Amino acid sequence: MVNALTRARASGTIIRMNIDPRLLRQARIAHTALLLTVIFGLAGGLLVLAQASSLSAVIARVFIGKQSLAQVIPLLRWLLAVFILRAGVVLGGEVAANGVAVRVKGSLRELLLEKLIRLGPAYQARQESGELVASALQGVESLDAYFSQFLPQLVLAAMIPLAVLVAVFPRDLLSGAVLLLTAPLIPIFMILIGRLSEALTTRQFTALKRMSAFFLDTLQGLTTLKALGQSHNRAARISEVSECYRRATMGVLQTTFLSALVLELVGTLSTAIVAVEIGLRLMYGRLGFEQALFILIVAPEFYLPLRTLGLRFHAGMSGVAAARRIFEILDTPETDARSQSGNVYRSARLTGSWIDQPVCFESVTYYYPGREEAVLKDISFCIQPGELVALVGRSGAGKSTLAHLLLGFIQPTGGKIRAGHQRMQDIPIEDWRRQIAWVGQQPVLFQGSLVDNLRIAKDDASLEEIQRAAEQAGLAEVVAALPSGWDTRIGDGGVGLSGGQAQRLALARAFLRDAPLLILDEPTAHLDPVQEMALADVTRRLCVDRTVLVIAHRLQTVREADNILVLEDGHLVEMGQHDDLLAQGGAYARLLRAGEGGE
Ligand SMILES: Nc1ncnc2c1ncn2[C@@H]1O[C@H](COP(=O)(O)OP(=O)(O)OP(=O)(O)O)[C@@H](O)[C@H]1O
Repeated sequence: MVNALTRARASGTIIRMNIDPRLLRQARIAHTALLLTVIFGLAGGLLVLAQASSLSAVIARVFIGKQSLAQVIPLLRWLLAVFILRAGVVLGGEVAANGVAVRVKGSLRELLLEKLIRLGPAYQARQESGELVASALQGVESLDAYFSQFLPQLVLAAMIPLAVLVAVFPRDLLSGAVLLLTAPLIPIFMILIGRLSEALTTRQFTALKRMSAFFLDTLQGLTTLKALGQSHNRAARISEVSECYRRATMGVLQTTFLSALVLELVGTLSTAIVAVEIGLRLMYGRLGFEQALFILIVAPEFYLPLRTLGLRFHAGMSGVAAARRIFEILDTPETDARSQSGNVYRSARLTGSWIDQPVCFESVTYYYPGREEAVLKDISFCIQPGELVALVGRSGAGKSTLAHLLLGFIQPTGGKIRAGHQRMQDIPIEDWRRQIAWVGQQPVLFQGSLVDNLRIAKDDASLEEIQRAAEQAGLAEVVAALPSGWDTRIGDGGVGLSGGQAQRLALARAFLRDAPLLILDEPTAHLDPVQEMALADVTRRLCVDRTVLVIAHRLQTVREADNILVLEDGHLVEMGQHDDLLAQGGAYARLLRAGEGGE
């Protein structure tokens, strides 16, 4: 009874240490494969007994009963069938467990990606990209061992020893008691070593994340590092972080080997105790040969799953360490992100309606998480349908933050954004964004063909629509000059585009999207005067018949604006047209004089 309690307590501790309930909940999505893993585990336990019983029967009949080969042939056939079946069951169990691993990894990756998309650019800006990539790729991958090795072994470690005990007790009470007494030794050692390895595995995963973040940073900033002559310093830092990861990995390997040694020792000693106890009683004729042989054969099988569980415990550990970070991301409150469902208005009522109304900011305030000062303070203005509104201000005044609020990447901390009488937060975010085209300062090129890169703006666009958008943006002549035309691969691993060409691609995306509200961050760098004028022309055409909010860097754009919003330190300090604001001689005039925001 005491032992049963000890065992229960010991396994309870293991459960707390290595069986994350949220990970188990994930496994439920692959419930058929999980059920199959358990069934195969159970069948494995029964086959171990069948194998031991037929093997001991064959040996006892041949050596003690002096039976001929012909007499034991049926038993040998049965033994062969059991061998084959056992191999099949082991294979089936592994296939099923791998099925669980593949499903869970796929689902976790999807969940992570959806969550990161919902958390939006504001969250990602606060995280290290390399660390997020490491958690989403290596982190999820390290769960493979958890689901394909540790969990199935846990099932086997529960099923096989139990089946062995059930078979041994009726045959020999003393041997059953010895097995029951020695069984907890392995889990106890596992827990002791597991405590040590938990800290080491967490340290290893942290080192891996740091190394990934560092590598990604280095790759992204290679041009800057080269230009500043910092590549040698960086190489030294890379070897430092790699060394840190190596040390952490060696630490984990050391404990793995140590625990393998201890578990082997405990398993072998326990088997030896059973063997000695059986041997002595066999010698004194207190136990039958077949019975003794059966127990001797099943004794190692009794400890084997527990020993293997001890070894796979480490594989499970890395999974748990990675899962902690994955669930931390999944549990991040979506204070900034907009819910994609549960909105009070149906999409059908909204399509095309809200955008015909003025879009108004009413006393909008915004604080970035963790920052004490608001970046936008009590901002109120309206954009009338068809208006070109220019947003100007010094660097850091809050222009991009305001554009991100309008795009729904972040939510106002105070105040409201309205479209007519509807609050933005009541409009499904997908519907809201469907009416918006966004052209940023640094167009993003995705890996793929040119045509794929344009279709991002409209998945079902026909080639004619794409061609028309490209002509409007002045991209058609760039495409015509490329040997593979629209099929030219760009982005990672493909050809690059110049700053001006990439900008045209971004404008072509906006033409293709054909949304009524355009949010535009004017490019400032990398363009020669001719390119700049050509792009300004394209941009002007894009603005026709659209409502436009432009983060303006060119004086010409600001002059043409129906309304200019001047941001200073998060406050909307002035609002009006160019001539009036200039005449006022306030913040706008100072900005123009300083050559920022207007030129
Ligand atoms: N993700 C963020 N987390 C915390 N603070 C941020 C974040 N993004 C921007 N900020 C801060 O908010 C302030 C306003 O930034 P914002 O990017 O909106 O300015 P901006 O006017 O667009 O500047 P620029 O013209 O240089 O792009 C800055 O002080 C900036 O440091």
